[in-house]
Amino acid sequence: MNLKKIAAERAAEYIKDGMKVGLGTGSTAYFAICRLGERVRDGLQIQAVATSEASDKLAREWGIPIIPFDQIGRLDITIDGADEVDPDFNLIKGGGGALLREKIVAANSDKLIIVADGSKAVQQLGQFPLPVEVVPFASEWTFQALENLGCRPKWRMNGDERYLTDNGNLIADCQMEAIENAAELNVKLNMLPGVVDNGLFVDMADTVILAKDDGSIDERHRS
Ligand SMILES: O=C[C@H](O)[C@H](O)[C@H](O)COP(=O)(O)O
Repeated sequence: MNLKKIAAERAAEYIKDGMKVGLGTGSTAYFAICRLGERVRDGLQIQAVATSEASDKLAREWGIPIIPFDQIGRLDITIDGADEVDPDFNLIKGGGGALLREKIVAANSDKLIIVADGSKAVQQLGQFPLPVEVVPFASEWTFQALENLGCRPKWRMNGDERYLTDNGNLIADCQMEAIENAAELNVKLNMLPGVVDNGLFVDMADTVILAKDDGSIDERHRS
């Protein structure tokens, strides 16, 4: 039983003819894109933007019409994965390095649907290292500023090289352990010069679809 596929395919049912759709990134969003691709082959009419080069490529392979972000206008729904989801619908995202485009696309969407297997549900965010996207200029200075904030950063690596995002930036993964106040930390991090954005998504998710171990779906809507 593939729990990611179950959650992602449930979310794909929300997409209707004529909608403008944001396509997330990662191993769960992958299944949503494939399901939408099947439906496009069966005649579903949508326009989409992707949150990463990988999702852009996958969507194009399925024949999903991809429109440049600055031309598509407001999106109806974005379907994306998450690394952690708390009971207040706050998220950690960016395990796949796509957090910046994901946050921009989510901010431009009427509805953000998060899909995941049940293991992503946590009582408190922070066990998963929080990704922070950092510009290469003065990166050691920014790294030090993250250390001074108590974030315990570690550069993400790609073999011997530092990992680079689709935007040409670095990722510092911050081992926070327990994030007491996600809203406050989100602002503090984004106020540091050199930080482009971070993987905390606060008050952004509208619906969370979790597939549980027995294959049943736990679907929650933020009021
Ligand atoms: O940068 C990647 C994204 O935020 C992903 O949506 C997130 O890491 C979850 O990925 P997955 O569905 O592969 O666990």
